Amino acid sequence: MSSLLNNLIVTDPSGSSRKESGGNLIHLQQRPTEDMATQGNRGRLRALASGGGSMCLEEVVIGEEIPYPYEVIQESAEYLLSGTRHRPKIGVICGSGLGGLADQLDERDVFPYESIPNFPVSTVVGHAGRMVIGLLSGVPVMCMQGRFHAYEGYPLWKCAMPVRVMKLMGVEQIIVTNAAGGLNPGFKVGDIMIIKDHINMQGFAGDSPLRGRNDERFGPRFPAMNNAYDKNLRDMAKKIVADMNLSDVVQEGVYVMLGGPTYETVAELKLLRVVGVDAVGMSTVPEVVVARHCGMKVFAFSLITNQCIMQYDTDATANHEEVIEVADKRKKDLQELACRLIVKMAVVDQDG
Ligand SMILES: O=P(O)(O)O[C@H]1O[C@H](CO)[C@@H](O)[C@H]1O
Ligand code: HPA
Repeated sequence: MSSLLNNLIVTDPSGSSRKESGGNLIHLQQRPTEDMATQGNRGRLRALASGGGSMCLEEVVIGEEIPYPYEVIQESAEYLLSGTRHRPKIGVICGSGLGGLADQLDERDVFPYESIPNFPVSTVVGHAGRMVIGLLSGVPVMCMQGRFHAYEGYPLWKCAMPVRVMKLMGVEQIIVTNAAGGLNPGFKVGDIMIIKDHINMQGFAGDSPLRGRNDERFGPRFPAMNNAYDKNLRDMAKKIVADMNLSDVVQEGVYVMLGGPTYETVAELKLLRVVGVDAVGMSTVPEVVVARHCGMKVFAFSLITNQCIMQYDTDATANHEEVIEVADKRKKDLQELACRLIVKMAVVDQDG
């Protein structure tokens, strides 16, 4: 096989071809086109290899789906803007079982994901799969009632593409919510963890929603992530939970996203605890990375829906039914927290 790869033509996501090693450039079978991205096709990057001058040809798939270019994101944004009179500057992504906030919006316009050009669709229980745009206590907000996860088969850039759509619609601040397993032994089921930092496991492994050619219209090639979770918004939220008498169930901590869909083994959880993880989930990080890349302020929280199981001698198991059930029990408090925070965010935004 390696001799077959002597002459390799590679097409990168910018559409340019290059010769990977010595030999004759023979024939480029397929270039990824904008059309392919627009249609959401698997934009396979292909290469042809020939072995030592013979005409033995081999097709090698070397890439993944190509991230949507700016114009495709713009098309989704324009579609939504043309379907609503609201002009939200605040976006919300609702985690598993936490979509009820969207139902609280007044004068709302509802867009099933299937109806939005270029949008993925939700496939997970507890994620309705609708964009809801309306007023929350008079503040224009757009709410994702359901998100996209890597384990559904979406590349990370696609999990996070709605954040770019929000950006092009004028959103400047985002609230990201999720259900997560509590790894910190001090956490109880039903606690709310304000996220102060994350560990980007996929990033460690070389994947990122920002992988591929960078478009400066979205943000810089190398965005900083040390202050991803806005300190002022976290302080604001802490005051709100104190006013709501919820301080004893509110924590602050570090979230990690794993690829899922398996819940973690005991050994994996022990490892994560050693490196300082407080809550474990399968989402959020790609959305936050993309939001920070395009300059949005981020506030995020996890609802601790289950305790991570760290013992070998138990029959208990993590399960999604429990996740949804706990989310349902806590939804009123979470909606009120989000609502109060949104009102304050809007005031701060107005005051500059
Ligand atoms: O992160 P959200 O979407 O809230 O959902 C969490 O709950 C599901 C597992 O029960 C996973 O999708 C995990 O990421
Ligand atoms: N692990 C990973 N993701 C989760 C969990 C968990 O325990 N609970 C909810 N989402």
